Amino acid sequence: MPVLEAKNIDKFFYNPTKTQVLKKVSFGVEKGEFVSIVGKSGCGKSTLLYILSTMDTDYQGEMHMDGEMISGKPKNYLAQIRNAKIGFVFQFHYLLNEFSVLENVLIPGLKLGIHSRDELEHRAMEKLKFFDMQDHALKRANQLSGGQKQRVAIARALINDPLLIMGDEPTGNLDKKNSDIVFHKFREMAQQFKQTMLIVTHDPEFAEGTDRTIEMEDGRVIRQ
Ligand SMILES: Nc1ncnc2c1ncn2[C@@H]1O[C@H](COP(=O)(O)OP(=O)(O)OP(=O)(O)O)[C@@H](O)[C@H]1O
Repeated sequence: MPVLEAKNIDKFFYNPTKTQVLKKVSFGVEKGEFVSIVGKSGCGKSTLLYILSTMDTDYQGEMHMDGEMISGKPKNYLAQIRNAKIGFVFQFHYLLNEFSVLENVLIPGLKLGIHSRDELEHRAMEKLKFFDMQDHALKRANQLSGGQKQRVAIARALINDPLLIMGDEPTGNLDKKNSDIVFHKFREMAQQFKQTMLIVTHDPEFAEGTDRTIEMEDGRVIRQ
């Protein structure tokens, strides 16, 4: 059973004229797969990710997550699914500078409200250790370098042990050295934890290192 399945997704934008930006997009992501999505600028990658992440509900077609049909479900229910099942990594880290590194990693866990603070602190420290950031736990987020911030952002995405990690250009704002470090951590997550991941990237080396690449062109999947 796929972790995520998209069936015939169509998406239209209406400004200024009606334009179809996703055309019958269908694919699945199996448990433990590390999948990249590539394609030229404007082909619809971010639009697709926004739908797959349950944030955009204005589309036609069907989306299944963890065996459950989630298209047409109410927004508050989708928000619960998102918090419990998806970890997000963006091009920009969106850490809260006024909080410590540890607190930043804890926040999605506290929001979900399933585990105690002690348990979450323990988990957060384990995640930070995986990213070699444990010695920075009590620093404020704005005291870190760009590469360090992105590693903390990925640790934060893992705090609730998500079914699926989704990323939009997670190495897009990093130099080559930091981009390589982050990529190797993604590979380790795939190998050591069998973490299921779906990552939009412009970086051909990143895409090459994933298990499978979905290529898009003009709103369609042309290879998967
Ligand atoms: N809110 C919107 N209203 C109208 N058109 C939009 C809107 N958002 C995106 N588009 C259009 O939809 C198409 C797909 O955009 P999208 O951002 O998904 O592409 P992308 O492949 O992620 O591009 P990039 O690689 O540059 O991030 C583009 O033609 C874009 O101009």
